Amino acid sequence: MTRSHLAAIAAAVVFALPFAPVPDFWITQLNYIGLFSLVVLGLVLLTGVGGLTSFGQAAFAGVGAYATAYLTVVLGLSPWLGLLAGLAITGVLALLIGVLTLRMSGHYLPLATICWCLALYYLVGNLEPLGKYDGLLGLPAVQLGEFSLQSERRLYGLIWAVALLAALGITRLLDSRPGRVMRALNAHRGGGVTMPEAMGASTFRYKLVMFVIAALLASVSGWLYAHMQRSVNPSPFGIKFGIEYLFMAVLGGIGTVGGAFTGAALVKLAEDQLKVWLPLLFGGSGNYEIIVFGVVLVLVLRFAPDGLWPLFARVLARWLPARADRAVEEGAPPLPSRRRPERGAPLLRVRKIRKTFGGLVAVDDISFSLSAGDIVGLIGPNGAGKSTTFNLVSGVLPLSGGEVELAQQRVDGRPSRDIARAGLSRTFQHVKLVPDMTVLENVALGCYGRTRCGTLAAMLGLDRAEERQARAEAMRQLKRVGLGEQAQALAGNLALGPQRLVEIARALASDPALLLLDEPAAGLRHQEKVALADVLRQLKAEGLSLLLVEHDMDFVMKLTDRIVVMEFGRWLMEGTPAEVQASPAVRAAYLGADDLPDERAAGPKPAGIPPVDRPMYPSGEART
Ligand SMILES: Nc1ncnc2c1ncn2[C@@H]1O[C@H](COP(=O)(O)OP(=O)(O)OP(=O)(O)O)[C@@H](O)[C@H]1O
Repeated sequence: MTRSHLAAIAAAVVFALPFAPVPDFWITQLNYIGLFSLVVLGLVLLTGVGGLTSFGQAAFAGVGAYATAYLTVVLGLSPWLGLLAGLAITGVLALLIGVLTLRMSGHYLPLATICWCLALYYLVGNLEPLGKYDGLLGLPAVQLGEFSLQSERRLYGLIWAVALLAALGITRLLDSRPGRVMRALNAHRGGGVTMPEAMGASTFRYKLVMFVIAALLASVSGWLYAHMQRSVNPSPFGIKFGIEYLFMAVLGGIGTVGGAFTGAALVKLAEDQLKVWLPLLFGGSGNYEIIVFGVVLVLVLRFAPDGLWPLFARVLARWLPARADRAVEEGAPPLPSRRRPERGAPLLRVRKIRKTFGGLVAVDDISFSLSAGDIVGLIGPNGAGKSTTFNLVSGVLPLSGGEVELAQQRVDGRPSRDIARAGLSRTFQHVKLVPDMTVLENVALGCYGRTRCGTLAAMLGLDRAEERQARAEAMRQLKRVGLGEQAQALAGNLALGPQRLVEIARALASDPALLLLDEPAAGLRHQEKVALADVLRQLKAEGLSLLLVEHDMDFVMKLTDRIVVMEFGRWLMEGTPAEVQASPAVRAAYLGADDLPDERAAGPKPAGIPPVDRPMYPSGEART
């Protein structure tokens, strides 16, 4: 038996249940679990995957509920029109709120979600046409043709069909081109915006998409809830429920689709039992269950921070091993490639670029150029401004001045995603992989700019042909760097050496015209450096253009055609490896003026560079 079989059996049981002689109370409970799961699925995507915490999902459920209540009760229209109106209003509202709040970081976003949840709650509670705090009564039942879903048992099928379809859509989404970007965003899991932007993705757009999807799921839940209750009032859409949804997500497992159902079921069932038992224990009535939930939340966060579903999934994995990541089909047609510039054609021209951080001039009027097929090294002592230069050229940092041309097109001032799409790909000094994605998925992120599939197509499963191409390309690049065997390993489980190679494979997967490698040999063991040098020599032989920052001079000298040397943010010299090696000025920059036998020794010693008692080009030297 496979996991798909198990899921199919579970779905069959779910849909067979209302036809079995089970008590109505069970059906009611399961309806609530399905409704809550829908909202929590949105939080799995938004908070668990994207790292964007929202306390305000209950308010979106309220929008869906009130929209249909108003249209059906006041205007006498069909509940299906109510659903469309609810989705439209929620979509527009989520877009507006998202544009205003999603650029906020840290604690500001959760605070903003609390604010708009409270604002919506008090708004509907004070609007006369929406019945103020009494709400609206007498909603009609949803009709499916002639069939009226008037009882909870009849509505059950619709609630669970929607919940399971949503779960399928989110599962597919997470395993797709847009899903990989979404999974790369979560700062709490080692992600962020810099890497996906450098792969060509608009991270703000994806944050907005996640926010809108989560809001729409909550809105559908509100619509179903309203037609199950046949009435609406503000209380189920206030901040208390907003917090409770988040509690369900955290308890169940905030990053997993299974966690949404686990959390919703546990909280709903526990709440009902606690409401019966706690008053008997303590005497009198009161919301004692809230106290218990608070304690449970603290314990879960302390002892099972990933929630309960991953614990269950681990047990399940022993019994039913997880399927291997989808097989990579060798025969998939290749992704479109970019036209390579002619060898020797101007590829990169950097003119007087400048970057200041407050009073510090980190990069001071640096100019150099690189032609197609060149391997250029950028060297200089620690703090010389090499990584900042890389970040300026690749658009990761905005320039304070100067110009950058890529393939004779001005790219300065453009975001890194545009520069990536124009043909520049890069690796990072501090490796930026998504640790809980497989190596293959990480490399497939590099194919982002060469593929087209959008969020809806991914949720509907219409991206499979393109996905096969992207995976085949990722596998091709992994084999190119000698990591084909590691394709299914989790990236976070690799040592630093292979991780750096995965970054190179990811950069190559974008089919770059120019590859920027930021300290690719840093922290590598000798054997790993040898493997890396082999890969880079092979890329050089294939005619790829490379710009390389590296501290291991032996490595740089053997590989590059030309070297640009920086010191204190300034251009010091440019020349062949032999010229650079012979330069007294470079020697001075590395060793300090005290050690310099030429005229520079007479001048003031540059502050900030301590004398280094080591050979100028220490072979095998590496920094982390
Ligand atoms: N975001 C920042 N804010 C303020 N100062 C910065 C920032 N980034 C870099 N700097 C400063 O700019 C200077 C150049 O840093 P950069 O990292 O580019 O040097 P580098 O040559 O790459 O050094 P290393 O070889 O140590 O990586 C340093 O003095 C550094 O402290």
